[in-house]
Amino acid sequence: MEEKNLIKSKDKNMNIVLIGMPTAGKSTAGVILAKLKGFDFIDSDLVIQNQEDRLLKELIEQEGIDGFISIENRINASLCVDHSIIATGGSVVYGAEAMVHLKSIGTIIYIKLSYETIKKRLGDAQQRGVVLREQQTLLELYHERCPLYESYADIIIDAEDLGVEELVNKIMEQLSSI
Ligand SMILES: Nc1ncnc2c1ncn2[C@@H]1O[C@H](COP(=O)(O)OP(=O)(O)OP(=O)(O)O)[C@@H](O)[C@H]1O
Ligand SMILES: O=C(O)C1=C[C@@H](O)[C@@H](O)[C@H](O)C1
Ligand SMILES: [Mg+2]
Repeated sequence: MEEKNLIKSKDKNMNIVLIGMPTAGKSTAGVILAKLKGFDFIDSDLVIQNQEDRLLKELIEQEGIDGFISIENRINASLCVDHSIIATGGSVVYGAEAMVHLKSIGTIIYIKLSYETIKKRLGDAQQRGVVLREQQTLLELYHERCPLYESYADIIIDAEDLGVEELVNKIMEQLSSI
């Protein structure tokens, strides 16, 4: 799979923003990265739950997909943090304001996995609260999102066949080269 590292300066390095499909490992790897770098760890999903005082699943059920995306966009667009690893939710890339903001406060790393691996890890997407429209298949969702993740990424990490520690090491390697 293609990898990319387009960062030209270290100026944006005050936060690291992890994006990618649900189950890509953003939260799992993010917390380990935070320990290794001495950064704070922020999980956007938990910030959303906290600010809205509802579970993600309830938010999606009650507000609908567009309502959830709009809440997710607003909350991510107002994140005010420094020296943090930010694990985003998989649907964050539908929020243009959120992505412009996250890009302005950090280096965006896309954790890329094949459709097959995501499908295997995910199990029942609906049950996990994935933003999947009626009649839309997981494969369609994957193809809809991949170009968005790629377009916002400063660094793309091919995470196929990597365990969590290997993924974290690969991210650390890429970060040390920018
Ligand atoms: N490198 C990996 N190898 C195998 N399993 C993994 C790996 N990374 C994460 N997992 C498993 O995949 C599941 C989802 O991981 P995680 O919650 O970190 O994903 P996420 O990217 O944060 O997803 P979401 O967008 O839903 O928040 C967990 O059960 C985790 O143990
Ligand atoms: O990828 C998705 O559609 C989602 C992933 C989760 O992290 C949550 O942000 C929410 O459940 C939607
Ligand atoms: Mg997560």
